[in-house]
Amino acid sequence: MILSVDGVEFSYKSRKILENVKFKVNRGEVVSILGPNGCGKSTLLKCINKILKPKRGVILIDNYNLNELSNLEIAKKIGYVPQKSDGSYMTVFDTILLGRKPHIKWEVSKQDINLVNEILEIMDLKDYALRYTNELSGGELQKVIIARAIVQEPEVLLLDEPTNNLDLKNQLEILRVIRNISKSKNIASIIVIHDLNLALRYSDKFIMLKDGKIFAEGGKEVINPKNIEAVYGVSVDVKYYNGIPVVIPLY
Ligand SMILES: Nc1ncnc2c1ncn2[C@@H]1O[C@H](COP(=O)(O)OP(=O)(O)OP(=O)(O)O)[C@@H](O)[C@H]1O
Repeated sequence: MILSVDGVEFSYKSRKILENVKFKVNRGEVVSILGPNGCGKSTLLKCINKILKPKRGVILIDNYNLNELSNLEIAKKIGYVPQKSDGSYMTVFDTILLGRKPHIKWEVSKQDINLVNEILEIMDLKDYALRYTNELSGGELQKVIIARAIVQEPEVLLLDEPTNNLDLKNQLEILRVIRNISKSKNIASIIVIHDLNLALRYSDKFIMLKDGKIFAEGGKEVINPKNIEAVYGVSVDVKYYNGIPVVIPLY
């Protein structure tokens, strides 16, 4: 087990957002966090990344209490792709290289450069290496930010709606890259995602949040019409196509 979230409660001022959230994630697992707008998914990722501090509960990363880790130690263990990012007057190459910062002691090593070149190749970003990130489209920038989190070589990768801004091909490719990297490097990936069909295709486990509480948790079986109706208020059918479950809204 690489991540344990136990009894987490979080409030913005007096408004309770997360209540008794509890789950565990193993190395190499891809977990989707699902639930309607405003139910607390991004807040939960921010608590796991120590951007926000829960009022109650314990979060363990690799058996270390998050509260006892320094920012540098957290940066070595956790990669985070926020919901929105801005470009800057920095090239794609340098932006991705920044992901190596927690690991760089004195100067950039050959291995750091190799890792950046490798991810540029994997994510089909080679032609963009010398472009400035403030001159990229939303989808291109999103890919760069994901690449930066991957070269960080974290043990836990937190992704907040990583397929936002991406076209169909890039949605599939990015999730495939995230899944492959999770498996080959034994990284736990936790993805907040709205598209249930993409989640079903690329995740091992699912956590459904409703009103800041875990409503259901488990394998593909939790993405069923009864749970979807209860969480999203939408009637759906779930059919199998080539062995893959597909959620079909009924109106
Ligand atoms: N900084 C903040 N101050 C006060 N309330 C906030 C703040 N950030 C978020 N909230 C509120 O907390 C609740 C949960 O927000 P959160 O962003 O975690 O939801 P979410 O499930 O990620 O939503 P979405 O799917 O729309 O991205 C929402 O009602 C939101 O309005």
